[in-house]
Amino acid sequence: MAVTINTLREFKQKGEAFAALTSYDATFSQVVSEAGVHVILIGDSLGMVLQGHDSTLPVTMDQMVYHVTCVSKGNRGSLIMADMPFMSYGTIEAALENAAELMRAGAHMVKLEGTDWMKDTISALSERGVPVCAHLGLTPQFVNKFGGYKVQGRDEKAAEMMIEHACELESAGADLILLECVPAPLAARISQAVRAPVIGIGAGSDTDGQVLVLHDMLGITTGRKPRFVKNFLAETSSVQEAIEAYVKAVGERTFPAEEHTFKA
Ligand SMILES: Nc1nc(=O)c2c([nH]1)NC[C@@H]1CN(c3ccc(C(=O)N[C@@H](CCC(=O)O)C(=O)O)cc3)CN21
Ligand SMILES: CC(C)C(=O)C(=O)O
Ligand SMILES: [Mg+2]
Repeated sequence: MAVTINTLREFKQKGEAFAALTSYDATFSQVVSEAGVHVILIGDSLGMVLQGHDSTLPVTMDQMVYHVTCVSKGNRGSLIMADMPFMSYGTIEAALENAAELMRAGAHMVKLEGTDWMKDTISALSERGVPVCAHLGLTPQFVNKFGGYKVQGRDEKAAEMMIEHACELESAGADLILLECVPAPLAARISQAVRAPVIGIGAGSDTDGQVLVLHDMLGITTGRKPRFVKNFLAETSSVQEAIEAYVKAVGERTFPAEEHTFKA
């Protein structure tokens, strides 16, 4: 049975954790979906992982559409979520046009990075049939504003703001929330505050789902390895087994462990 946003809502209601992974091509997407991963993310991380850039900013809409098309061919029932690349949702008009392109290429939903300024954009997409994931916390498209890839929501004021933004974006129509690199207690509070399923990366084990970059969980991160990364291939003997081990560990909430988590 194909995974839909309803499936993810049921997971949240039951208190069961679901697994997401990035994938950028047809072969990995087939392996990932056959291993039981619920959500495949065509992340703009492909700008770093596939293209070798030092940020996600150079990624274009044409490139995202190409990778969504590839992933769509290999998919065997996972929910396909596509990142909207840097400045492709700078205006509502641009967001509608560009989201439509990603949906035509095979995406089931889109992900946007930002806070309360995205409310109207999310409403416009949602009202026209495009499910949206709102990405909060460390939003890599803001690396130049953040001055690096830094944990977000560490002080109480920033934490309160993030909770407020998550609630506002849910009210605007967001069907999922993604939290990247936030202290685990804050991610837990946000997961309880919203009805929408919350996916975490570097956000502790109390979110409704987890996501990682595929290459990272296969142990081929180049450069500095973020704290939240675990190499699942190290304990298994094939890519398939590694991905199955990841799905199992997320389901049992043994991943992420303390060592992968940012404290308050
Ligand atoms: N391979 C890969 N994996 C990712 O998870 C990823 C990408 N690429 N590219 C896009 C963004 C960039 N990401 C990053 C990159 C670095 C850190 C990092 O070094 N974090 C520090 C935290 C520093 C602090 O304490 O503030 C860490 O120790 O993990 C985190 C997320 C996540 N995304
Ligand atoms: C790290 C995840 C959440 C992402 O946005 C990406 O892969 O681009
Ligand atoms: Mg991304």
